[in-house]
Amino acid sequence: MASTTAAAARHVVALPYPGRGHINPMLALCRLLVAADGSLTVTVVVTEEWQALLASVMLPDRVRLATIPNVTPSERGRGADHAGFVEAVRDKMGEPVERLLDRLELRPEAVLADTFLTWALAAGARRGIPVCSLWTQPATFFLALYHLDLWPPVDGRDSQEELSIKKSLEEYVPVPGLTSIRLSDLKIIRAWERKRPFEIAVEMFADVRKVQCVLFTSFLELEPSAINTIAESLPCPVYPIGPSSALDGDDKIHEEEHREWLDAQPENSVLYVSFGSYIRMPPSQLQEIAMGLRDSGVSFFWVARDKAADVQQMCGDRGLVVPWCEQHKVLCHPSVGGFLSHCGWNSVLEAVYAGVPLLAFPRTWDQLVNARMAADEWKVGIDLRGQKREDGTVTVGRAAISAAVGKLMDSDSGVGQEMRRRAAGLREDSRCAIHEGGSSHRSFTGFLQHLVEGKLNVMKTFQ
Ligand SMILES: O=c1ccn([C@@H]2O[C@H](COP(=O)(O)OP(=O)(O)O[C@H]3O[C@H](CO)[C@@H](O)[C@H](O)[C@H]3O)[C@@H](O)[C@H]2O)c(=O)[nH]1
Repeated sequence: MASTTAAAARHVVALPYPGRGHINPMLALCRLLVAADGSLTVTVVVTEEWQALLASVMLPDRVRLATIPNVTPSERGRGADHAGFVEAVRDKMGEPVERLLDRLELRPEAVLADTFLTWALAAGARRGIPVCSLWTQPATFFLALYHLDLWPPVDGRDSQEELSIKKSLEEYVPVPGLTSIRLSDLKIIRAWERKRPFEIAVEMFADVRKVQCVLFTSFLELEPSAINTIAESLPCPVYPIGPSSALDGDDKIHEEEHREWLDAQPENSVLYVSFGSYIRMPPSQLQEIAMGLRDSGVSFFWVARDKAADVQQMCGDRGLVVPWCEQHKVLCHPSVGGFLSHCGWNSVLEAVYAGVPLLAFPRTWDQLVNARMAADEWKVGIDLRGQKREDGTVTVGRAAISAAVGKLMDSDSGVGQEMRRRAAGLREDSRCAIHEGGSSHRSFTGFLQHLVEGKLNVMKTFQ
């Protein structure tokens, strides 16, 4: 993005939610900001644990980490008690962050806060600092949550009601601007009603009406209907600036073992497998996936985190199983032709940027919506959810997995060819969006102007 130089030293504080899927896009935004504005320094506030986890990440000089104590449960094992983690972020992070804000030498002119940090708006307002929000999930899911009031009930109790609910679950969600989302995609969230994550979502969307602007990691061409509807509905500007994890000119995979293994595979022949940074697959499901991959005969590159040794043992030597990799670079390697994914939004955007079709295995929250869009709207994937029994909890069996892998990776079949053609189209759209003159580039420039010209104000309700 274009570089502008302003006279005075300027400072912004970034507050990412403490999870990989949120920190990565916040760091990407910080990189963009300092590259575009030579006078700007960004302080990114993370826990001490996250400072250590980010030790190997290269950051520009003017993006600096500042720490608060480890007030949330450890990132290792976060998936074991997600609700407890969400609650700790809600209740324990605000105070140490506020103390840190008071200690900063250079007063920040704005705070960029993850939308999930419900205490950030009041923290900024108490100090007269404007707050901008970063939403790291799809605009479509944002729009669905913004209109929680329009969702019909879907968790009935008596059998008569359940019958009509089952029938209606495949109906579209009645929120203007949503195109392909069915009630079944949001059922899991409805089921959390009166539970903490749902209450926090309600709080979050009350606050989002009061921030200075909302940045999205999506791009206009990917979700035009949702983004345009949000822009018309919110009282503040909306800036879709993604995809933001572009490779910064360095697309070399640094881990030698990974690079050499991928280099030795034929073009489009490898299925990349990853279920994100913390979600746990039940052992029985892992076993079925491993057997399904083995039976498919397709080569795979599987990121299995702390289960890497077990998984490697389960599925033999047809694939490479590793604890972690440089995902966005691996996806862009020519030998990768498909992605078996839980459909976290960063993974979906990285697949879109790489032009790789998805085998969607959504587990929770926005992932069901993301899988729906990939399979039904953009038609760049197969949704494995269709293989589950109706209660949604039953393990997807090896035969279904093997058949879906075969279908996705068969580039000679009509289905495989069409998905690849569409994925290539989205790849082009995503690259055009971030190049000079593209929709995300223009949007980012607009945000920067908003920042540089000091157009940010603190909400009157908090003054
Ligand atoms: O070996 C790996 C595996 C993952 N990643 C990166 O880790 C991030 C993972 O993010 P995502 O795909 O979004 O998955 P989660 O970590 O599960 O993300 C959480 O946060 C997302 C953004 O808010 C939500 O969309 C998800 O539902 C939620 O689970 C991506 O940037 C990946 O490139 C790596 O770099 N190396």
